[in-house]
Amino acid sequence: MNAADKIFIENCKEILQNGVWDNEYDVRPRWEDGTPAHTIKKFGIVNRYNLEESFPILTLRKTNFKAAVDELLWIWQKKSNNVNDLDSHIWDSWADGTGSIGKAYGYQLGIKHKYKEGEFNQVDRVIYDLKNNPYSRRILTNIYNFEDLHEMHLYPCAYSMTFNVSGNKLNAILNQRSQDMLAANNWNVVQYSILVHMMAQISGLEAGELVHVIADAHIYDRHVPIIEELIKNKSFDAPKIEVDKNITDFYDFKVDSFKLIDYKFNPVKIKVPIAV
Ligand SMILES: Nc1nc(=O)c2c([nH]1)NC[C@@H]1CN(c3ccc(C(=O)N[C@@H](CCC(=O)O)C(=O)O)cc3)CN21
Ligand SMILES: O=c1ccn([C@H]2C[C@H](O)[C@@H](COP(=O)(O)O)O2)c(=O)[nH]1
Repeated sequence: MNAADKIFIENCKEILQNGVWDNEYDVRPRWEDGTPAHTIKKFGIVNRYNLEESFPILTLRKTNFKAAVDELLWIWQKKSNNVNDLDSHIWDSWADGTGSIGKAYGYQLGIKHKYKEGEFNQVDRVIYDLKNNPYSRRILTNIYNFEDLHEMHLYPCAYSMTFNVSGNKLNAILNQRSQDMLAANNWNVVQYSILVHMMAQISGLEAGELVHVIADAHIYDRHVPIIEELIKNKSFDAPKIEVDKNITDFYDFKVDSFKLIDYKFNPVKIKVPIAV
């Protein structure tokens, strides 16, 4: 079985078998009909994806690769916080009348900070260090900015990336405080794997390992029956990822710069309700 499916199935089984329900608590998220969206969770999951071996996209069901990459570029490249700059509608429920999601995600990555070498936003500082100072142990981003939390329509979930170079390999840790396993686990893994491939290519490095640290890994009550069926599905071999090798500037990558070769998946049509 391919590595991504295996990890996903193991995580879900662990949550369903040994997890803890929050039914006794007055939780924040709601279903569309106003019912509280309760979860069963496991605290503290660490998954390792070897990007040299395979591209970690689920085959148990299709992950919308293009929409996931589009959202990643929206945050990391456009540094936008406006849903009008996004091709999909996944953020519409958190946007105000102007399309803004508040001072979250892309907005935080775009803020400039002072350094000895001048002013950089968080993304450009990572790029600068990978090129000029690759053995630094200080190459990281963090968008969990307490000062601005009250102006974010949703607090950042995947909030920090630590980049680290070993030999000619670029490894990374994605820190995530909260994970909706069905809607966004593989979505987030695919996005940050692509980010490692992007950063590696523009720095003359090879993509190594993505370590995904999840604090609260949960399955929403209405997702439990969907997950129970999903993890019984057949798994296919992982596809290959092809990145346009001509790109040397981080800001030149487009959604179409990445191609999945031989992406096979179960053609199940699942309607995933999203808790808001
Ligand atoms: N409860 C919740 N779960 C999330 O995953 C989530 C939030 N809220 N709030 C902010 C963002 C928005 N994200 C989302 C929202 C919707 C989908 C979604 O509709 N997924 C569909 C496929 C979408 C597509 O094909 O384009 C799915 O089947 O998983 C995914 C991620 C991730 N985040
Ligand atoms: O990239 C993302 C963004 C959001 N999520 C999920 C995780 C939670 O289910 C909700 C956020 O609710 P909180 O109460 O603020 O934790 O969104 C995700 O998995 N990945």
